[in-house]
Amino acid sequence: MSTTTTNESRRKAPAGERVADWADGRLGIYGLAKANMRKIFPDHWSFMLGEVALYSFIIIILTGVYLTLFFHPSMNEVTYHGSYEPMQGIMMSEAYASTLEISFDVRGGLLIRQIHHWAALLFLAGMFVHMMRVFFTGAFRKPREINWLFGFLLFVLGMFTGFTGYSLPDDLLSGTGVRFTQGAILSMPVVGTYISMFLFGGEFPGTDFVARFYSIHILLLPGIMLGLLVAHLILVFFHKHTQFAGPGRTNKNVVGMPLLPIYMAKAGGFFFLVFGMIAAISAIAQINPIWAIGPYRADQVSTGAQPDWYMGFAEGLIRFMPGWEVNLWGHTLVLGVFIPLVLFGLLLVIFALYPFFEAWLTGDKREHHIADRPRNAPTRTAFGVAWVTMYLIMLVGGGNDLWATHFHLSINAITWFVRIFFIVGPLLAFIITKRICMGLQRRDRDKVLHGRETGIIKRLPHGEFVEIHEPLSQAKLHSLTAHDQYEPIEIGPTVDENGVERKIPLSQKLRAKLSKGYFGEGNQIPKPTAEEYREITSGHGHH
Ligand code: HEM
Ligand code: HEM
Repeated sequence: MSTTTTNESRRKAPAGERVADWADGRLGIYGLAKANMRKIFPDHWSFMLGEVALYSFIIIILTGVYLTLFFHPSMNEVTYHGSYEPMQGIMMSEAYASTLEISFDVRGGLLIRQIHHWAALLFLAGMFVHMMRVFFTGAFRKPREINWLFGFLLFVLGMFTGFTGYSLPDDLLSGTGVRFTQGAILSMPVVGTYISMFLFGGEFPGTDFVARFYSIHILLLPGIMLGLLVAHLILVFFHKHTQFAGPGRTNKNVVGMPLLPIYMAKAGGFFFLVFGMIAAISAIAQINPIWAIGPYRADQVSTGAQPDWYMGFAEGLIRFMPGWEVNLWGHTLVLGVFIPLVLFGLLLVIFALYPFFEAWLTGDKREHHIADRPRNAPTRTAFGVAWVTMYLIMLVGGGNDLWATHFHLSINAITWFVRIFFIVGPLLAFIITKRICMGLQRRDRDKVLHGRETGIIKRLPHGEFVEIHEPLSQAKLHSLTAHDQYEPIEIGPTVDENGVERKIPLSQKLRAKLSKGYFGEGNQIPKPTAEEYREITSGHGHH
């Protein structure tokens, strides 16, 4: 009897529900969907930057698959007989010839190649800006440190995926880039020659590297990245997204809109916007015209050789370094290349480990789900701007020849500029940023205590002119004062109660010093207290 009822009710259910029931019986999707589909996400324009990275990555994969259908990852020598006339009869690798074919003979090939390349540039730019957003808002603090590291790995892997990708066509520009990388590998003491021989299957360039870079480019690195990305997004879900301070927003809730339907609709639209933008740029702006550069030959170098932007800072490190070499026990150590190689790693590692440094410095074990305004963490913000400045100066160094030819400057002058500003630039950026942040903090304090300047000037009966200040709303007051301010760490007396000298570890002394630099007097403006506010607004201080 009961079976009949169930059958009847099943027959009545709409088709969609029956399909969903069927799937739920096998995958348990109801529970999963119920828990996540109405998940609330906070809104802010800067939370869109991770999405830009996500959508450009999807576009890269889609276009990359199309390219694999026509690209031949082989260094076999062939004679060109395709439709690009100026190259007729020229010897080249199959990789180069097939990229020419994609560009001139495959339907839509050139557009897809250009979309793949432009999307790669945007992907790394999106990641970079997203990373800086996370940094400046302190969204890397507990519990998001691991997700910061996942993200950072994505950034580094993205750089190398891009590098292996633009090396595939085996043109003179990319070949020069591969030669540059081989030089950097060779500069490593002891292991350099072995790694180079292993990577290239013998002497450079050999006949293997395109095929090897190909598996690395289309399988190994994107595979790892896809895994990391899924983990990254699961963690964003799991931790919940950070939100900026505001009324009703606490460290324990999220105020925003549900994933379905609001964010799904937004995300869908935004995906097509990103795709449309990249497609439009790719249809208009030429990128990597390998036919104008020619096939790679180990005895030639193209002029104006530039890597893609995300590799430019590594190039800059090499270009501004003096060509130092030392001879040790009959072995040449090429410091002019080895030091930049170490700096390249160091520059990245310092930034990747910053969240752990800050956690050690503050000793703060609490979870942080309210994003900082950059001004409220002046030393962190200044450090971030200094890091970006160093990165940008390296980029200038990486394009020293282009700066010289485009602006009629001496290449030596640019090299010296880069050498000096590699140190001075970040220092200046640090000082200036910190001052700006403190200035903005002062302004916030002023606004809270004295209200917003309205620009309306009033003349008092005795002739004095005053500007009318308008009190802030309670919501604004809350947003401007919700942030925590740390106290600098004290190491306490250096002698104990018996007058015996206390042994204070060097790391503690350093921590106290750094803590003063971060949170001590003159390094942050004390936010107004409720008493100060009450005292001023209750009478006299209020204009
Ligand atoms: C393939 C590259 C990446 C993709 C597709 C990606 C995607 C996303 C998305 C969609 C979000 C949520 C929205 C947002 O806050 O923008 C997010 C959050 C986050 N991402 Fe990424 N990301 C990538 C790389 C990175 C990098 C390079 C870092 C840092 C080094 C990073 C660190 C974080 C952190 C810490 C969050 C949580 C932020 C918060 O809750 O405020 N991500 N990511
Ligand atoms: C983060 C991921 C990726 C990045 C940053 C990236 C970047 C690049 C770049 C810059 C090029 C040079 C394009 C040119 O010729 O101007 C390239 C080539 C290529 N990529 Fe990718 N790519 C990625 C993932 C993939 C994936 C997943 C596939 C395949 C499934 C793929 C397949 C190819 C192929 C076949 C080429 C050679 C054809 C050509 O140069 O036009 N890529 N890639």
